[in-house]
Amino acid sequence: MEKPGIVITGASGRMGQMLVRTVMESDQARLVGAIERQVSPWIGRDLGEAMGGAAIGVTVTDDPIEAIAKAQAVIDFTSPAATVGFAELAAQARAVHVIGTTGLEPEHLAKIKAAARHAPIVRAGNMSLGVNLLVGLTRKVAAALGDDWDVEVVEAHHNRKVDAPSGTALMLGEAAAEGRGHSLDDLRTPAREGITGAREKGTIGFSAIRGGDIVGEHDVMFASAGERLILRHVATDRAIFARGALRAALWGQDKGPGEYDMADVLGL
Ligand SMILES: NC(=O)C1=CN([C@@H]2O[C@H](COP(=O)(O)OP(=O)(O)OC[C@H]3O[C@@H](n4cnc5c(N)ncnc54)[C@H](OP(=O)(O)O)[C@@H]3O)[C@@H](O)[C@H]2O)C=CC1
Ligand SMILES: O=C(O)C1=N[C@H](C(=O)O)C[C@H](O)C1
Repeated sequence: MEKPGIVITGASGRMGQMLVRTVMESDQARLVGAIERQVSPWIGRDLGEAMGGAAIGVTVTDDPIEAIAKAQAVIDFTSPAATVGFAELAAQARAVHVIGTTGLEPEHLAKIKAAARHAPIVRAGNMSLGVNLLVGLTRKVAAALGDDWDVEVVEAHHNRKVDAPSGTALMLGEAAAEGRGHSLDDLRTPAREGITGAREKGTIGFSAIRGGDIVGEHDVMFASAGERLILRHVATDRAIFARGALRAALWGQDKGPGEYDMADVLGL
């Protein structure tokens, strides 16, 4: 059987370039397309050369319809508005859409849900094995500890990140809320500034640090009178996200339409 053809969106981005390298190194997939915005200086160039290496025979395009039509999977780490458009095109092509994009609002999620009626979509705010294990641990610890243990999710990222809290922080917050038998919407504290008043019992708070080239660090802190328990994940290399995304693209090849996440892919 032919190896699945993969299209990478936002190919010049931090994750885009990492994904290109990961797919090129894989013996299980073929890179068949690379999409960028019309304004990108990479448009019309050979992708390998644009990345500073040898030609690889893939020309960067701003025409997603043509690129996605020949793909079995689209790996997409771009922006919420772009991702919604790619979801529609991937659904039309019946290609697996792997979504790493974060900062998605309810209106984006509704459109992704609609697209998933036609093809498989794997979406996760973090595609690494470590974070997806941490999600399960967080759910268990939150279930074991009562609501006299305050939960804070503290995340740190590079200074180019545009959304907060991070997608990972929200996954961890959701897991803590689930462990307590609620949804995060029920328990989430508003961002703190000024005279905030004392903390409401049972709530889940978020703090975001932005600086330098931090790849991604997440602490889930359970704080009680006299003791604290901290679960931590530290990413030092974006390759962990790219490997997870490629694994999801391959996993999705024999799946029917629907929304999936990395717990499905990893069998967690
Ligand atoms: N789920 C996970 O495991 C991970 C998720 N992420 C998420 O992935 C996303 C991207 O992160 P990162 O790579 O650091 O960001 P970058 O800004 O480096 O890359 C995004 C790329 O997408 C391009 N892009 C934006 N809109 C379009 C469009 N309409 N068509 C084609 N290309 C487009 C951008 O182009 P331009 O520069 O011209 O805007 C840019 O090249 C973020 O939401 C981030 O949070 C990141 C790491 C891991
Ligand atoms: O923007 C990033 O860089 C990252 N984004 C994801 C998130 O929002 O959690 C995953 C990872 O932490 C890196």
